[in-house]
Amino acid sequence: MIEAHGLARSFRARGKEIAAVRGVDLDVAAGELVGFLGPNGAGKTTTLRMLTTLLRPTAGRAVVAGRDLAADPVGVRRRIGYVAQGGGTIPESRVLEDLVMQGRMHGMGKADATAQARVVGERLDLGELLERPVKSLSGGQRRRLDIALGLVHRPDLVFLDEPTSALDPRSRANVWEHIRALRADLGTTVFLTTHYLDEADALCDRVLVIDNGEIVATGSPAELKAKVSGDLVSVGVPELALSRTAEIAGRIAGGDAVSTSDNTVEFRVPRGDLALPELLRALDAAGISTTSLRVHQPTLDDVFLTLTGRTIRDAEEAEVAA
Ligand SMILES: Nc1ncnc2c1ncn2[C@@H]1O[C@H](COP(=O)(O)OP(=O)(O)OP(=O)(O)O)[C@@H](O)[C@H]1O
Repeated sequence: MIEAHGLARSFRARGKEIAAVRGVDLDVAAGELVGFLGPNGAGKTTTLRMLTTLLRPTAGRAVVAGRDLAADPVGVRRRIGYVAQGGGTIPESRVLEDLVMQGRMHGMGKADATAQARVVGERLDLGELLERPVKSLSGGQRRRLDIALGLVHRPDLVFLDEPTSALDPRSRANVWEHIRALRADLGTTVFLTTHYLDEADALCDRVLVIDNGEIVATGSPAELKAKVSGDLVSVGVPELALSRTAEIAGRIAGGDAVSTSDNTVEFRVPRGDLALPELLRALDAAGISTTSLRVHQPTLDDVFLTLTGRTIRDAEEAEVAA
């Protein structure tokens, strides 16, 4: 459904060349739900805008929904849905009106556009809201309308740019349900961007991790997490005992990557459940009492950390500071 090779885009801003996307290869099969995960500024939106014909690549080529991006951009546009960040609805119009207009813009006849607007409205739980002005919708309802707008013309492939950004947890879970149903019921291929680790984890069959304009890892969430070996143990101790605890952690069988911060020592072990008794015995023998103890299995953030040396949050803070 998507096949891209060496897709790249740079911008000139304030006399400087910014390489936003540096040679991305993509291969998305029909019916897949794929997430493009990376911190703010990683190049997700720029890639999406290239794949949806809104931005010309500086280099590379792609076939999207069976059409060549460069040779037949109109063909691509006809076959895809694109739900941009922030959405494209007109606040003054009504929900149904907006959906019908979207269908008409894709060349659908009035009767077909109206019927299809009702179908996608129902599908996205907007059935009761079809006559409501768009501006009266809640954040979650608005995002569902955005997604519905991307579906009116029955695309086989839909691009969602940060579909749940700025939503509360309940609305996010609800939008996830709808995205899952899209794929399960209609077989729609979904390619979404996110900087939420839990979203990529919970929703996507496959995740492409992007950093600094390059794909640094690809796989199912489970495959990616399996690349980070071992569990992470965090043990809270009084400040005076930090260095002694770090020393003990380094002596635990298989203990590795010991770090200390804010009254906490963290380290990796092959199996957290097996390491804990040994750790507690050693701390007890040294007369150190723990204030907290936690074992966690690798998350996608650990994957990002292993691959890039920083967490997604750190990467985003660095982007804001730049
Ligand atoms: N029109 C533009 N002119 C100059 N620089 C741009 C332009 N669009 C994007 N960039 C830069 O390219 C890089 C990638 O931006 P992009 O929006 O693709 O990232 P992103 O991963 O989608 O981030 P976000 O999650 O914040 O949307 C950033 O450094 C951004 O500042």
